Amino acid sequence: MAATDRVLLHVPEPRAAAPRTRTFSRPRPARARRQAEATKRRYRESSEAPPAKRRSEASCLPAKKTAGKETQGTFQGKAPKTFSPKKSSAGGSDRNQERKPGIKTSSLFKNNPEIPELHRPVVKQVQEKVFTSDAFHELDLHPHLISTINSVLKMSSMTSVQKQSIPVLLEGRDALVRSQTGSGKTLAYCIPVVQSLQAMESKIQRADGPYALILVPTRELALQSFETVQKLLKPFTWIVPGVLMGGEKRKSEKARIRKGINILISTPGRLVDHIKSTKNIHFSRIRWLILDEADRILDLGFEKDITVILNAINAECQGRQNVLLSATLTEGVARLADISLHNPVSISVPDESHDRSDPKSRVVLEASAPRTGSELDSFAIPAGLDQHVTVVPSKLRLVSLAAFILQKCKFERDQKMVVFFSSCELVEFHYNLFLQTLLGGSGAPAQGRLPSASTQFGFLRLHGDMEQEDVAARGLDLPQVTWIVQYNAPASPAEYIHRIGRTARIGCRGSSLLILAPSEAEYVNSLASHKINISEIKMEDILSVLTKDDCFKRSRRGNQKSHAVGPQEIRERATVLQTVFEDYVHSSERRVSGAKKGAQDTTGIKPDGSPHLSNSLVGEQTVNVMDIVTLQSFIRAYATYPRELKHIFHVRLLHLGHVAKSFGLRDAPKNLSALSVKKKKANLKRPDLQRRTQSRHRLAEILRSEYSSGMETSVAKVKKQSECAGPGSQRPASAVGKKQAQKPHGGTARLPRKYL
Ligand SMILES: Nc1ncnc2c1ncn2[C@@H]1O[C@H](COP(=O)(O)OP(=O)(O)OP(=O)(O)O)[C@@H](O)[C@H]1O
Repeated sequence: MAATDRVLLHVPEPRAAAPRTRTFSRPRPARARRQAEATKRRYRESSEAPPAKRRSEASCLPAKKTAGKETQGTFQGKAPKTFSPKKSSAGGSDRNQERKPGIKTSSLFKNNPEIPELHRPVVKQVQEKVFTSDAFHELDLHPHLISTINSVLKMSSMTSVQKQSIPVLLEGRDALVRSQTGSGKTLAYCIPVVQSLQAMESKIQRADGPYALILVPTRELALQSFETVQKLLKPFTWIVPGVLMGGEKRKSEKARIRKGINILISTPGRLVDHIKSTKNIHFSRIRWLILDEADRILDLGFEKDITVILNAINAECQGRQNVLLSATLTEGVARLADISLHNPVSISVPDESHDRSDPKSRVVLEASAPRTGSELDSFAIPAGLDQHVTVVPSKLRLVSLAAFILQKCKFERDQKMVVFFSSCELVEFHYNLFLQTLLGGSGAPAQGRLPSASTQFGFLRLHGDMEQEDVAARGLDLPQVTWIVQYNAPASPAEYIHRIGRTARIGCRGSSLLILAPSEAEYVNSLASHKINISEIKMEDILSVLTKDDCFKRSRRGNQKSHAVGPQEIRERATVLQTVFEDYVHSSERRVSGAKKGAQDTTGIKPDGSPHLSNSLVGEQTVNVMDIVTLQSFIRAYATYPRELKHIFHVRLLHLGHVAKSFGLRDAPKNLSALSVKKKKANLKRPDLQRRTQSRHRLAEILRSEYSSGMETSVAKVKKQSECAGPGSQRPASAVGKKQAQKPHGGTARLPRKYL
């Protein structure tokens, strides 16, 4: 990311292991039912109710009609009796609004469930010291390797995990390495691998095939590790690194395997693909097997693939060194360690918070022993990471997120933020919405846009539907990110740790914010049970930033002046911001021709599988069908929380009308259930996401390393090889590595310049 303030909107990894629920028809778990009933009771007790029509919605909580009591526990000030939200500015072309000129943003601050007090137990977090004062040159490494680390990687002192791991691995032991995110685990294994392979008596030949196999969960991590290995191998040009990660045609990958790769970095799925179909892949010379980010490998559902790979390697070779690295030590990781490691040394950076006085506690090297439940469940969090949570009613989520982004990126300096959402559609929706409303988009001012929209900061987006562009995420080392926002809660504590681990890396400071709905507040206790400490930021403190900019001031007719102060003023301004969002979502400029056809369309999907970018009935409004698809994707993702979290995250606890509001919809869509879930097949790709040539160059870069290492150095040859990749090179690895976010290219995250 650039030096200017930036917000990266990002979709996390799929919840591969999460069981899917049968959304609305599934009987409620007892606990979910109890909570739903409690919520119902709250509605009954607070003399408030959603509009009558909402009561008939199949998927939302029924609520009884009561009279004007302001949300409790939110704003302490007296509620304004007659706040009439800003009149919609939706233009004359809006059919419905022509008919009904007085469309208003219904109150954001009424009918909300109470925000519960967070009774979070204060827990002592596990904390690790990142750096040591020991230098790499103190290790018994080849002098050229040391000078490469110093001059190419520009690193001199070791991190704790490197100091503990490198000597153990150089001794030839298997190891289980657990250390917090961003602590330098990649080098902890890459250095010993390179040191041992360059020192082999009979010099490695390219045609020998793999001596080291490094398995990583994602393409982007594969690329990152590849880049690190490639740099370390600079003085040892006879050793050839290579990466398999999908995105490239299998045929061209096969060709590269046939040529010979000595250090092979791969995602598990792709390697299994080759084991099953490529005759030329042999493991007889394997000396090293590395399983990096083992927790993520399991989270992403690769356990079976790992078994296939282990069986294939075991069939050909026995005497090798195995290393398993993970930021979190879960039961799954312990199980994987059991089947992949032989008599391993267990390395973990000690908990600084426990006993600072005992120098022995600085090093934890132990023979593998059964671990206690609490050991397995507690995770180390970087010491410089401040974690926060805010509880926000569904209706206020969108304005709260926007206010938080504005607070950090518009009114504070040097902030870089990553916002995690639960689906690609959500990323696209918020990216477009914020780009057009908060930044003003392009072209002349229009409705649904803030009068003084800011251009002081920018948005990038990253998600899996972005072909040829990076699917950042797990494992990504985005430099100097200061804030991580989780707009949708993660499905596991390990996922939580990996998300917040994109900040406060390698000893830096950083902060995180988790946004929860009132019904999700118990999640804080769930995190606390894993020794994750989190402090509360009140929603009103987030929204209060809106008083800093008069563009959020409610405009009044004539000379009428606003006397609103304090909480009331904040409410008014939040309503103005929500109106801007709703105007944008409902605006005529987002419509495409064929509106009538779209309005009658019940599937939203064209025969070719792409969605109708047309309108659909939502209450009495007409909106782009994609917004409903987005809402639907949110609900689909919500239904995939694992069973153990269902009592907190259950679709039956969602109030659809309120959730719709957080998508800028004025009402819950009537035809939501009719919109087919076939959306999965929908081709959401847009021309600006299809930069195929970039990936061709990316492949050329990989080939350049692989083919120029020792044996083939001519550029012409590199080009030729690149061409040989043929059509495959047009659909190659879409992921790029850590550097990707360092360089902004317009509003979209793209491949780094060096790959172009
Ligand atoms: N000894 C060192 N000195 C300075 N920087 C280092 C050192 N070791 C690693 N780094 C840098 O720290 C960052 C994080 O390293 P790395 O990605 O290996 O962490 P990690 O522990 O694997 O994190 P995660 O578990 O989140 O993937 C990288 O930018 C890396 O270049």
